[in-house]
Amino acid sequence: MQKILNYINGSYVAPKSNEWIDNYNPSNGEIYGQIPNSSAEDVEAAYQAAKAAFPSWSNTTLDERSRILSKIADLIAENIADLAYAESLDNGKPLSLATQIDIPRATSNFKFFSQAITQFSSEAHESIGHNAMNFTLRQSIGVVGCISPWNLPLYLFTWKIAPALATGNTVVAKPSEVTPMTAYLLGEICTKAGLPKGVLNIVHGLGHTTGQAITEHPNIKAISFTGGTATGAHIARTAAPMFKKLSLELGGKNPNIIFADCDYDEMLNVTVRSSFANQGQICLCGSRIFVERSIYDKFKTDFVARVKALKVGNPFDETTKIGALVSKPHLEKVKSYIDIAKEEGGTVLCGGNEVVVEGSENGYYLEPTVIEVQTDQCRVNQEEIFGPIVTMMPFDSEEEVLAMANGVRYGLSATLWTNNLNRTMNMAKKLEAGIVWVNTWLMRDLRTPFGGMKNSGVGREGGMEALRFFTEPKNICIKYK
Ligand SMILES: NC(=O)C1=CN([C@@H]2O[C@H](COP(=O)(O)OP(=O)(O)OC[C@H]3O[C@@H](n4cnc5c(N)ncnc54)[C@H](O)[C@@H]3O)[C@@H](O)[C@H]2O)C=CC1
Ligand SMILES: O=C(O)/C=C/C=C(\O)C(=O)O
Repeated sequence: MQKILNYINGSYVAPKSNEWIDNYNPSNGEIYGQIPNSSAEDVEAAYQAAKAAFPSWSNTTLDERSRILSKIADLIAENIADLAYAESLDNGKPLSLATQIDIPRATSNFKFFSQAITQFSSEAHESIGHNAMNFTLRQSIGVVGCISPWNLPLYLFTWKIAPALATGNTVVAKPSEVTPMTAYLLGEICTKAGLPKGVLNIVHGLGHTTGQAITEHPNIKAISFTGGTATGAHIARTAAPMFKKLSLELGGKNPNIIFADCDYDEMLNVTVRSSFANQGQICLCGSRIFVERSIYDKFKTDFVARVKALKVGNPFDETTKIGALVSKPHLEKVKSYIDIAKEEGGTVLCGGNEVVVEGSENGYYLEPTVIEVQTDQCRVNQEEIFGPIVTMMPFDSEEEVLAMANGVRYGLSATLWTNNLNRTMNMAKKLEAGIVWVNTWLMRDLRTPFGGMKNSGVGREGGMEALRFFTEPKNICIKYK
């Protein structure tokens, strides 16, 4: 059984307590490895390594930082087969998805920020008439913490680490304890790429112990977190009185609004994907589908037929479209919403059952499920399920659908399907979401601000927003004669 190790000061090390946590393979429910159950002592060791590495790394030239980050990107790309296999084994996602989306995006994250840092600049303000000149420095913060979730493991881990390193910070990072494997492999890649020891430290362990030790560490000055809204609120309660910088990317309950004048076939293809990609375990999935009444019945028939055709199966089978959910507790949580929906008067149009996959009988498989709801106020329409379940209901007017779309406590993303330009502009401006996709979904340009409103988070990542988050602005005002 493979034991993975913490990556501290450029070396792989066991946790000081020598305590371990079992790691499960979601595709068959078996324990296939163990990970460190790290304590505050391990986090302190990681912090000390990061602190020692900071003076040199923050003074390393942009060209050199850029070169090393670019090399990490290249090595991720060279190791795509191993990394995709590890991601799929750890998470249950189809190998095809890990190969086509997750690992290439990890490469892009490093490549993007290796280039972005060479384009980053700060402002100058001349105080005309006062003989004074202001210029703003954007200085590295110091040691920063990056905490990431299990749904897009390497994709989101690197989305935080790459800008943190590019801006000259040193990092104490914790991947999800549910999917630690690709973060573990990244350590070796960083060493090979020539990242100096201590610049990136990866500590494995549970959220309420290892994660908590990072967020409450008095000298880790900024925390970038992606995960559930309840955890985000807890982290904010810990970090706010310590006046830490916080970037919180949290949950979503995103509307997918379909008007009759859309390009129907394109909409149908993308809606299947936006509903069930990664087993519905992406915070951006369009989990609430609202369809204009004139095409509701046709959409219902076509969509349900398409969803029924999605093959649920072992992640390593290349015909699989829906793999395993990430863990047994998560499967139980997601399934509980099917009962809640029925109790609330919803109709299960397809799916709703666990799937027993031949040869992988104890895996965590669930049929993709479509639930027709009577009201947007029911729990399945209001709470983040984060699994292969979508709701659908008809609407009659722009005003009505806008009220329903905005009528949740989340505000991450929204998708709009229409060819009416005026409607597009008017609705996009009124939708309470950090990201609005029109006639597409999850089209990502890494320069754009990424994040949510309301309970979906605080702050924005991506592009220059991330570089600004990971730096401290300092204004210098010079008076001259
Ligand atoms: N990106 C997203 O929007 C995600 C949303 N979720 C939602 O959250 C629900 C709960 O899933 P979990 O696995 O429990 O996610 P989580 O939000 O608890 O875990 C995300 C990361 O935070 C860490 N963490 C947990 N407690 C912490 C603490 N007190 N201090 C510091 N770090 C901590 C975890 O170890 C993990 O690395 C899911 O059912 C889903 O609805 C989960 C993962 C990603
Ligand atoms: O940056 C992206 O493209 C996607 C981000 C997705 C999440 O943050 C998530 O699902 O948690």
